[in-house]
Amino acid sequence: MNLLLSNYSKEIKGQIQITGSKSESNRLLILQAIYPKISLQNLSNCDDTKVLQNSLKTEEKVIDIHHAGTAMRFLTAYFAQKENSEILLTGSNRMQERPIKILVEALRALDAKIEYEKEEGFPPLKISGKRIEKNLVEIDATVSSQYITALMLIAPSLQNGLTIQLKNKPTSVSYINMTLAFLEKLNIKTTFKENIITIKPAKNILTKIEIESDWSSASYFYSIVALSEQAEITLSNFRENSIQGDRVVADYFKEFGVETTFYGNAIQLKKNRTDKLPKVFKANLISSPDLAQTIAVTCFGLKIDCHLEGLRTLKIKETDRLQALKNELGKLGAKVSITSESIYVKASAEIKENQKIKTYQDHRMAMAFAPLSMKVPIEIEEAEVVSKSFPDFWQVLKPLGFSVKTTL
Ligand SMILES: O=C(O)C1=C[C@@H](OP(=O)(O)O)[C@@H](O)[C@H](O)C1
Ligand SMILES: C=C(OP(=O)(O)O)C(=O)O
Repeated sequence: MNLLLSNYSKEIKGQIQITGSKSESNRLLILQAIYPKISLQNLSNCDDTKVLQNSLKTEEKVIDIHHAGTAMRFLTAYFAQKENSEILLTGSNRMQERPIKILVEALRALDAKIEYEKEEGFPPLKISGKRIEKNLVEIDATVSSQYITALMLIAPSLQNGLTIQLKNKPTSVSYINMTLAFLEKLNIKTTFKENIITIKPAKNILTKIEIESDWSSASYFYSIVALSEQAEITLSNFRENSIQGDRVVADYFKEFGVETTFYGNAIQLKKNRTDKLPKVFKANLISSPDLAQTIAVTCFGLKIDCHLEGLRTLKIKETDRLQALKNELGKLGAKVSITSESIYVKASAEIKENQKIKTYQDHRMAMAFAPLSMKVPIEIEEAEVVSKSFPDFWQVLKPLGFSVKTTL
């Protein structure tokens, strides 16, 4: 399905309910599988959460988690410690190109039994669950924080808890902190000091948790407000003291004239037209990589030079996101240069109209480019990809004045 988008509204107003955070939901589903007395509210309705939920319930021996990185990584650790389980964990073609060796090696060092079904270092994995008694592991922290979260989520269920020694400076550390925050909420004793995480064993956890809505999804509405003449959008179920690292979007977008007001359990985003836009925007997104596409595209739409660093994980996500940004912003007339961990988008005077934006099976490519249709009509290819994290995305754009037409 391709969608042709445009929005000529002078003023954008609306109230939107974004589904629960995918990262929070997927952590809590694993913890709930271990501690069934945990009850959850505002679980995400996205594909990545549904696939994880079904995988935890199924009796099937082959589990296909499609494109869901968190499900792949978290379930690898979960099934490795689940005694007597024998499963083959697989995913989409892209998932079979996303590395998992670092996590498999760490679990093997704890005596887990995991074999590669096809290529060494990549899914699918044959996992034979067994009781894990060792309680000390070392892991390279530079490639994906999801490997570390996977170990942290099973740690309290291990007989002796777990000490995780992180090698090198961790990437996406805000996601490690999110996992720690949940363990602490469940009264599990943890510490995280000088690259060493310790987690004590725990039993009988009974708690009700309300999942906050998804800040990465909220970022697309920040972009809409930033690119508008005038806008006021309310998003419900967000907290000022969020445990999601992408909450930092509120700080970044201040520079683009977007004011955030927290009240009750909602946020209001408002365009502040008196703010002067910067000529250049620079940020290191090592702790919030999922904001890279939103920010790069917003800067392009606002004609601001954009220099983003700390992005070395982007090439192993749903697609090589740096290359995808270069290709698609290039079509719109941008001059873009990339390295293995950064992107530079030069401000350009014009945005080319009616370009077809490829999405490369990456939900964030579709959602990040959509707000640009407030400047020029654009077409988003394979727009259904948004269901990975935000199935209602196209629906909620309509009341904000977007024309969303199927072309294919
Ligand atoms: O733990 C999580 O929920 C996530 C961690 C991040 O991945 P990396 O740690 O691989 O950067 C992020 O990009 C992903 O969307 C979700
Ligand atoms: C990278 C992402 O997801 P995952 O790694 O869980 O597939 C994402 O949602 O941007």
